[in-house]
Order: sequence, then structure tokens, then C-alpha cells
Amino acid sequence: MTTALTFTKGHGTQNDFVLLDDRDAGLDLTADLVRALADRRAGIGGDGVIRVVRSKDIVEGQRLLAQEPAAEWFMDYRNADGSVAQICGNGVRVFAAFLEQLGVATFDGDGELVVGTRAGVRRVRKEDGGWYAVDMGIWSFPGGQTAVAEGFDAEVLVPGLEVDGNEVARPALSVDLGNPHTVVALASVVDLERAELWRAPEVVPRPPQGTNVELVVPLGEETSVDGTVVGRLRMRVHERGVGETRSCGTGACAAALAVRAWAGDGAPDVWMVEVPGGTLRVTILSDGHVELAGPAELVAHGVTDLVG
Ligand SMILES: N[C@H](CCC[C@H](N)C(=O)O)C(=O)O
Repeated sequence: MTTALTFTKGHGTQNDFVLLDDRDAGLDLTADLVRALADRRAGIGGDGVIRVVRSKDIVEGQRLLAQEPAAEWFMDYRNADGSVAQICGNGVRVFAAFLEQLGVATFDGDGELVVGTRAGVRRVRKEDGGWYAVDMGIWSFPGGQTAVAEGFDAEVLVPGLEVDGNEVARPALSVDLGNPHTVVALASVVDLERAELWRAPEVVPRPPQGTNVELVVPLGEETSVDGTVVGRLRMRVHERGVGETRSCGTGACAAALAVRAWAGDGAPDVWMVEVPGGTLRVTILSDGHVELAGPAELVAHGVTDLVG
């Protein structure tokens, strides 16, 4: 006998998720159940599944409770293929919106909501225009200063961008946002659109835990009304454990960090990242953190018999 399972559907710039309220920690979220929920034909459909659980009720959350301020709620994020990922930037914003809808979001005196993830705690603020801004924490270039100086530490073969029938090994820069990313610059938006991301790009050397691959085209800089120089870039992404998605928050951070590194000194710290599902704002902070801002929408609520 199946037990009905309530769910909420949400997205951040069309990176979409099935959200589950597991405040009583009674759900056994198996990889099979994740795949069934995320299936766009036989299930509800999503790039990922997000479970709301108390930090005290999940091992990865318990270790966070020793930190101040404690994150009462933990975002248990899973990719559509059932794999576990450390962090999901678009997902954190949608998770915060879901907590608000459940009536359990506690923004502190500084207007911050602290949530737990497998990559550590993440701090969320709401902006006047309705966007959520998330401190995505400390980032790094796993290839170190050598990779930054040379501009790359990997190569990527992009499907659909062969030259005279031959695959082209394109230089790429690895970026760690708590989850792995590999960023490739393309010469034009025409190439960006030509890439056939229904096939996985090949990354050399192959990262042992896989990687999210971002294809980027820098679009220049502009000066905003407050005088801030803002960079713009366009991006498509092939996500680890999913395939091509319409957006990737940690991927947008990785893309901005790579493009700024390639642009060298004097490049902007604020980037507007155009993804197929919308636009995100990335702000590279002086304390080694990076901030991701963008919308979060909850679009449906329902009951499913898919309980595994
Ligand atoms: N869509 C997510 C990234 C999921 C990354 C996941 N595919 C992985 O295995 O790291 C985001 O907005 O950051």
C-alpha cells in the first residue's frame, strides 16, 4: 500500500526542483525515489529533489549545529539521477522560499536566514525586489595559482563544436564552490548555441567525482546607475547528475570567477550571468566569499503516490 506524499514544485531561473517537507524526518529518500520524482514523463519532473529536514535529524547536519548561528534546517539536495550533491545555489533560494511558505523560516536581526547544506552553512537574505541573495561561502581554484596564471588546468571536448570533423580540446578552468565545476570560454554566442549539450562534454583529465561543465561567453562590462562596473556573461551548463539545465547557481558563480580570472586585474567583482532560464547576479566579495542573487518561485503543490 503506497502512502501519499505531498510535494511542492519550485524553480530558480528555471532550474527546477521537487521539494519535500520532511520536518518529522520520516521519509526514506532513496535514490530510486529521487529518480522517480524527478522523472519528467513518469514522475513530477525536476533537475533535483530537495528535502527539508532538521539539522539534528541528518548526520551531515548535526556537525553544523556546533557552529554559531546554528542552522535549524538542512537542505538535503539530490540530483535527478539520484546522486547526492554538496550544494545547489538556485536550490538554496527555493529552499528558503519553501521554509517561508511552511512558516518556519527565521530571519535573524540582521535579516539573515541560516540553512545547512553538505557544503556547510549558507546565509540567505531577501532583497527589496523579491530576489534572494545567498552567501555561497568560500570558493577556490583547485588548480591553484598555476592554473590561474596559465588560465586553465583541464581541457574539454564540447559536443557539436568539432572543427572539420575533429574534436577540439578547449582549455578550461576548474572552480570549487563546494561542488566541482569546469568552465570553458567559447568564442561567440553562435558557438554557445551550437554546442550539443544533450551529450556530456568530455573533461580531460576526468575529475574523479565528476563535474558540472559551464560554457561561457563574456559580453563585456557596463557601468550601473550607482557607478559600479558590472561584467556580463552568457552561459549554458551541463550539470553533473542531471544533464543540460536551464540554469545553475553554483555554475554561475564558477563562470563569473573564471571569467574574472581570465580578465585579470581590474576586472569587475559584480557579474550579471545570463542563463537560458533567466539572469543571476554574482558578487565576488573581498573576504574570499562569493554571493549569488536571483529569484525563487514556488509554482505548484500536490500529492504523489510515488513513495518508493
Ligand atoms: N543546480 C545547482 C547545482 C547542482 C550541482 C549538481 N548538479 C552537482 O552535482 O554538483 C545550482 O544551482 O547550483
